[in-house]
Amino acid sequence: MTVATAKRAPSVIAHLGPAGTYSEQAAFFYLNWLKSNQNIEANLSPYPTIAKSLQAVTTQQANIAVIPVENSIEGSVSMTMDSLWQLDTLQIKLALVLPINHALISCANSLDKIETVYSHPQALAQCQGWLAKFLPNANLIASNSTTEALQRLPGVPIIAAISSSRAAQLYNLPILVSGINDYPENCTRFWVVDQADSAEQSFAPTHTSLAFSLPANMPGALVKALEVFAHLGINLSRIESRPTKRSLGEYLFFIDAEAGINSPLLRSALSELSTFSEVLKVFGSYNILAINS
Ligand SMILES: O=C(O)C(=O)C[C@]1(C(=O)O)C=C[C@@H](O)C=C1
Repeated sequence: MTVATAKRAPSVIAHLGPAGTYSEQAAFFYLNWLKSNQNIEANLSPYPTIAKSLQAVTTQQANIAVIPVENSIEGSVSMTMDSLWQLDTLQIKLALVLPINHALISCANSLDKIETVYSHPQALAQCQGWLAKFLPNANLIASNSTTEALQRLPGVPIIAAISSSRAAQLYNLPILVSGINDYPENCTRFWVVDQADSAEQSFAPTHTSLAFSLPANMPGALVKALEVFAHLGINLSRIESRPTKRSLGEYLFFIDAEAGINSPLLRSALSELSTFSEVLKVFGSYNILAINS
């Protein structure tokens, strides 16, 4: 007797598109990692914004999203922080760190012909020193991703875009200058997120990300919340504030703690923190993988 086993449908991984973005690169790394570590097949699915790639998971169009969180030069990606706080049902399952090397892509044959430069605001900010020095008069125009404006370049030698050399190759476009980020050790951290009810958890997570609001805007309120971690000897690798959007001067605090959710110390920290916070959200507990590109 043969027993038919149902073949699992490939997982869908949402990421910021169109093709060639750094997010796609990180998502592609994760696709290969899933195949070789868990024998899971997956397909990539591009979305026009980071928020839409997260929504694709909450509406079950995708199983997973790979989203940028923090850059070593420019800091947090605020759209990611805000979306995670608003979309309650997501959890972080892994972090990926990708080296970022920007190139100026253009059909112009010299810098002095360029009038306009397009890119994602994070990429424009990561190259602001270079742009101020070599293209001080250019209009800088923000786009939804580093690759969104690439299809405008052919035949228009007065515009340029900041993107990766991988994207230049993909769109068959010339690189005018490479390595234009202001700091050579530029890298971006991405989170792999899925639905909080998925059974899969990291085996021995090393980091936990959370955010909280405070019950009152008064002296010592934040210190009390942070002291919980200090007293239990838990190191924090990031603390970031974002406006609550309720009133000016009121903040949410985003924290990455260097401890997994399995750790009894972290569990005590979370239960104590809940007494000092108004709303406390734990986004997930995970490991960090470095991508060598
Ligand atoms: O536009 C892209 O290519 C992205 O994947 C987005 C993004 C970001 O939001 O930080 C990712 C990595 C780089 O830091 C620049 C841009």
